[in-house]
Amino acid sequence: MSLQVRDLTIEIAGRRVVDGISFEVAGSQRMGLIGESGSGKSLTALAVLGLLPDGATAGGSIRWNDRELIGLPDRELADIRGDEIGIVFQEPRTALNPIRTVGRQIAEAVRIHEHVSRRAARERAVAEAARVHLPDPERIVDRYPHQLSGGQRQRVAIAMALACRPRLLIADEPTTALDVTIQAEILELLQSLVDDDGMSLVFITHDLAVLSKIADHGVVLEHGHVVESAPVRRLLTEPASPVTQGSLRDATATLWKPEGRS
Ligand SMILES: Nc1ncnc2c1ncn2[C@@H]1O[C@H](COP(=O)(O)OP(=O)(O)OP(=O)(O)O)[C@@H](O)[C@H]1O
Repeated sequence: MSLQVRDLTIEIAGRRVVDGISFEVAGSQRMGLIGESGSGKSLTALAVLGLLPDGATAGGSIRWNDRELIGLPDRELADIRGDEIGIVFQEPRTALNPIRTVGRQIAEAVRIHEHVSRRAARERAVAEAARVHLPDPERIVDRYPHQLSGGQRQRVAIAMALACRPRLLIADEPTTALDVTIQAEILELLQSLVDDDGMSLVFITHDLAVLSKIADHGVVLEHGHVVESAPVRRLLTEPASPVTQGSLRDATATLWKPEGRS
């Protein structure tokens, strides 16, 4: 699998908010997109999924396994979403439907893409709930999102995104809304799922400490531009751009010490 983003531009209401972003994600690579609020991280992810807001237009090229995604009809993009490329958003509460059981939501992509029966879908939901270490999977699939904790809801969102075994997972600040301890658990879970499956990852964050736990390469964005692209190790030890230097200062201000630094 490979994702190649070349000179991506995104305009909203005549304003260019993403201005010539390029990066590549190879098979099994864990890539991080890092930058301050408003730097264009989320819109870049949404462009890959063909989910830009109304009124936004994308230019340049996004190639997924040598297929151009910009301009692809929504039907074809919908086939790719959830099946080949999965997504997890920041706030599981808004990503989940409050009036559907979590089991139905976990199995939804399976039902759409693999056309399985209702019964098989339920069994699959239980298996997927177990895979993300939700407690008591047989019973939790019959519960509703509000009956779960925030961390459990994010596990449901991850199970939904991975149910069809996509080759690429895009995770947009998936731990930002969670407590620090839960954040660490979710990062660990994501890491083990990505490793087990050999899937590739695009992980979006504004936090270099978080990035260093999950990604091996980082692309740093500022005002819709790439200002630095380097192995995460190098971002931690020799940050070249002022943005990366600032992120490192912010991250270390929270008592976090990057590995490999004294
Ligand atoms: N629906 C929208 N309508 C108008 N402008 C938008 C819309 N979505 C994003 N923008 C603008 O595009 C720019 C990039 O937004 P984007 O959400 O990609 O940034 P981000 O780096 O993901 O920030 P955050 O970390 O806050 O989510 C910002 O200036 C933002 O205000």
